[in-house]
Amino acid sequence: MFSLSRYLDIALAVVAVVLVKAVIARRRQRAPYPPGPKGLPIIGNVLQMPKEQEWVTFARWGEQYGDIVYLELLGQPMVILNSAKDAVALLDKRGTIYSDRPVLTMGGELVGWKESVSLLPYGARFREYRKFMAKAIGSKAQVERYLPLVERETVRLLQRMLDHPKDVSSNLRKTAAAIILTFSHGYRIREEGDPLFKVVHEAVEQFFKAATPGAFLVDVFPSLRYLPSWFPGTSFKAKAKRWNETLQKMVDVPHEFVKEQMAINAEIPSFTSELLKTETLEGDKEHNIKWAAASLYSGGSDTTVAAIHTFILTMMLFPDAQRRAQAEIDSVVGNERLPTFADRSSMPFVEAVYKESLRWHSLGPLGLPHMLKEDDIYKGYLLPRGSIVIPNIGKFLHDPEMYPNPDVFDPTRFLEADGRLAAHDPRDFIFGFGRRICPGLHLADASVWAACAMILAVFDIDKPKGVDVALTYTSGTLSRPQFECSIQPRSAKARDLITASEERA
Ligand code: HEM
Repeated sequence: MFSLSRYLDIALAVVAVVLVKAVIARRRQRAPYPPGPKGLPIIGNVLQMPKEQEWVTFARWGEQYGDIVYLELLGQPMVILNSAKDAVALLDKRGTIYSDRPVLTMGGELVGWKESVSLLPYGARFREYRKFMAKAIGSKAQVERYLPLVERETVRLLQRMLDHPKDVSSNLRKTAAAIILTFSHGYRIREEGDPLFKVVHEAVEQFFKAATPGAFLVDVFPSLRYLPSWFPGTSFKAKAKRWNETLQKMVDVPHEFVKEQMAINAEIPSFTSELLKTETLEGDKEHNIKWAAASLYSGGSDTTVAAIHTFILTMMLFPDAQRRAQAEIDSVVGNERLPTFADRSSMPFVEAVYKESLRWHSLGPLGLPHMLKEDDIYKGYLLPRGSIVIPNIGKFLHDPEMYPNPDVFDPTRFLEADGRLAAHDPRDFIFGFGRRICPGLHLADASVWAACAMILAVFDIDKPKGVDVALTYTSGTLSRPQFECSIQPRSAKARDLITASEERA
């Protein structure tokens, strides 16, 4: 039998719970949403959403309404963070509740990318993928193992640029694929007609198409997915099926390749082979290894390409910076060999040019969206559970308080001079935040820096003669520059150096 005091304890506990709930509910009622542009009933801000250069409109709203902007799209709350401090305070410091991802019906659910780390909900499987990645490339020290691979493949890039100077994107894509697939699966791509390269490239292109905001109505009205395939307007279902087949190949083919190579002891050590050897393959383990490895290519290929391409663009547009960086390379490295990672710390201007090109044009201006798992109160505002939270990285990189004259390409802002501190490192922003921060950031940093330094050492990048430069950027998650340029070896000696280095590599 319960004693009276036991009943009292229970009653008190119930009262306490009710009171706490009431306080939370009252706080919730009292706290307003952050300000933002006024929307229409039901559809909210849908009609005000920009179609391109979204970050610029979001930054303008930030000036109008305050750094934290609240929007609603057909009832879906969205919070834009226009200040890096708020992004750190929420996405980094309150990472336990800010690390989910929104559901993408077309790309994630129907095509199947929801198994890749970028779209995986925050939970046990996600943590396992990230643990695998952290073990392999989670720190600068771990990535040191892969620096010889990066150097060798970057030398091959120079040879490709020499042989096919007009195919800039294709040259860069092959290089990114060669680095990532060797690291992830010990797979060496063939220079021409590599079947796996074709599949992984196709799958990633299809992902970008599937994930383009507004491209598929089923992302706005998810229940459309349940309509039968013969129903008018459901051609997205057949497309999703085709794209799913490419994705499955992208995930399965390289994984099976590693297993076949391991069976005959012929594998090149890789992310996948190491995990297959060291993990106990129970439950979902092998599935998780396979998808974590595939996520590396999809996360790392086009981003690295866009970063190096943007660098080439800035060198074409700002020849003075190009010449000064080349002069620094010549003075440190000479012209008998190519720069290596060992030279990195001796070339502060090259480092500054590299950072300024990452800052000047933001290749992922809105990062990837985070999703808030619980109601949160911040700076007196209610950020409701289920909000899509977007760090406006493009704005952070053009914040005049951190980067005076932000539209000017000025590498010297990253040099310390006369007691002036160097500007904030853009790498603290471009790789995202919190528990979702880019797991490949150290490998990306090495790959992009090596390309910048080696390209400058042997090539001159100029505007094409007699052609007006037409510069456009792709819109969507990745802002890739599209332009023509002239890439020529700096001298006959530079040409010989490329060929001799390629033969050694
Ligand atoms: C310059 C090159 C790169 C840039 C600018 C970049 C940037 C980013 C950003 C902004 C995110 C989202 C972070 C967030 O949600 O807050 C991300 C995620 C990711 N990146 Fe990178 N990245 C680059 C290269 C790479 C490389 C080389 C790899 C792999 C080798 C990689 C793998 C990934 C993966 C797997 C994710 C998803 C992480 C998750 O959702 O938890 N990235 N990256």
